[in-house]
Amino acid sequence: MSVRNKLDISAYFVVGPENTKGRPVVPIIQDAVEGGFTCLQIRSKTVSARELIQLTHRASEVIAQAGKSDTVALLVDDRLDVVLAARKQGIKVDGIHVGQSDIPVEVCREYLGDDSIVGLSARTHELFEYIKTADVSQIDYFGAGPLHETKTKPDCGLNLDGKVITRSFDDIAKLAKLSPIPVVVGGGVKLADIPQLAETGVDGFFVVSAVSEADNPKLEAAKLVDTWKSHTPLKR
Ligand SMILES: Cc1ncc(COP(=O)(O)OP(=O)(O)O)c(N)n1
Ligand SMILES: Cc1ncsc1CCOP(=O)(O)O
Ligand SMILES: [Mg+2]
Repeated sequence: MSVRNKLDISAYFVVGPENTKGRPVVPIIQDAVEGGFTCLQIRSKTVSARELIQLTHRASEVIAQAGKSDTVALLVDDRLDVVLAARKQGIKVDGIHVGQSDIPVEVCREYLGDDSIVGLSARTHELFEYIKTADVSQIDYFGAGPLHETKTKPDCGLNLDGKVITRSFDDIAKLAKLSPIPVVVGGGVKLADIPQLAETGVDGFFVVSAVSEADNPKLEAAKLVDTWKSHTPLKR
């Protein structure tokens, strides 16, 4: 059975070499996986395709060594070419995450096949109407946010008027109700946000810096995951 069929986006770590304060990224990925994160996305806007393939390879090995290849999904941000090249080399990559101006989801689905996960960032403009009416036939989940402005991705939540729109917990609860597919929320999410975020009924949280910039990434990862679990008893 592919990971797509049991996709768990409850604790979703997004990371690339530019997010780790100069530290090697693979040990931090290992910390997140051992800390209980259920989904991993390799995202870099700076490294080459070859480096992304290599990092994806190392991440798949970390997941395999933890015995979690059947449960922890490995995705790549933006780069359909990287996913295809990695697979060609025999690397287990479970899917892709794309945004509104990236490769269309239909193309991702066509090239990656039905066993793959395709995630899509929800639009900022008229988000609620969009979430309610968008064609979700090719995708597995929506990424939405930001909860807070974030220096990791300053353009997250940028509206047509050039201003960043952040989402309240009430907005997120509304999104969770309206969406026909699972929703994962990120953008400035820190440990202190997790209890209220979990109570919105959304399917998961995603973070970069809360783990990648932590002094002790493994401890922080475990705290995030445990706090989420303790506030979502029905979904455990
Ligand atoms: C889980 C998740 N949600 C949203 C995003 C943002 O994707 P995108 O809008 O394509 O922006 P970039 O990440 O490519 O800058 C994400 N990566 N992951
Ligand atoms: C990749 C991404 N997509 C939307 S916000 C974001 C970055 C979130 O980073 P952080 O958790 O450090 O605020
Ligand atoms: Mg993108």
